[in-house]
Amino acid sequence: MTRSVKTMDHTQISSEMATELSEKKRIGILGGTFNPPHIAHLVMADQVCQQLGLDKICFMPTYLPPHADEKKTIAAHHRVRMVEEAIKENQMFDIEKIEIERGGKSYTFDTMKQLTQLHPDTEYYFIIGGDMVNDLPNWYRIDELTNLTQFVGIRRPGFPVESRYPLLWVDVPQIDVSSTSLRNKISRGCTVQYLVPDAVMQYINREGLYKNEN
Ligand SMILES: Nc1ncnc2c1ncn2[C@@H]1O[C@H](COP(=O)(O)OP(=O)(O)OP(=O)(O)O)[C@@H](O)[C@H]1O
Ligand SMILES: O=C(O)c1ccc[n+]([C@@H]2O[C@H](COP(=O)([O-])O)[C@@H](O)[C@H]2O)c1
Repeated sequence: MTRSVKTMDHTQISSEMATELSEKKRIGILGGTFNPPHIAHLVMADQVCQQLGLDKICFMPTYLPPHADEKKTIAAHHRVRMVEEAIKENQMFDIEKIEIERGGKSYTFDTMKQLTQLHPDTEYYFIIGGDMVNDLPNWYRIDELTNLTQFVGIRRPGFPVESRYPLLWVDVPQIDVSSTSLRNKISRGCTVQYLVPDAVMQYINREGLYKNEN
């Protein structure tokens, strides 16, 4: 059965592509450091899931972010626990721990190669914020990666919506929250209530995370 997939005002998947896709499981992957996970992650995952009619969204924490030199992160087990807390109330959300289990630098090409080999019945949609799109040319084996997964771009305030790579752009209410801003707030003793799910805030408080940064 041909499925009509309307993604946003001006992007539409062709009916041939939709037919082919509808025969496979369709899973969105939201890769991230999740240091910590916040409401913008949840909103973008939910919107992409609903707008593209995906079967589920897997939140995929990195073990070591590929640009680790530039990005200090707390231990992976804390980030995994926070993601689990953040997604626990949504049945369409799941966690993919393949990068945590593999260890080392979490290059997306390695991950998607592994996932597509393990699950040939699945079509993957790799979700990225608009802030990452400009950086795609620097990703490890990016040309091959675009053959393994369909990238989905999310508009983010202040970032362009163009790329030389094939992206599906999805309109999501823009939420100007980042993990960096939350870490800064917590280290200054400011509240992050409503910016992260309650369960994540409780975990951060219980474990005393981000208090001594900067
Ligand atoms: N407010 C946002 N709007 C749109 N996309 C976002 C937003 N916050 C994060 N993303 C996207 O979510 C994915 C995972 O992000 P990540 O875990 O690095 O969070 P972050 O808030 O960007 O973190 P940091 O501030 O530490 O860089 C990335 O593709 C990122 O671009
Ligand atoms: O593979 C790469 O070269 C690459 C470079 C930058 C980012 N990524 C992936 O993009 C996702 C978001 O990264 P980050 O650093 O914003 O958390 C995460 O899954 C990273 O592994 C991947």
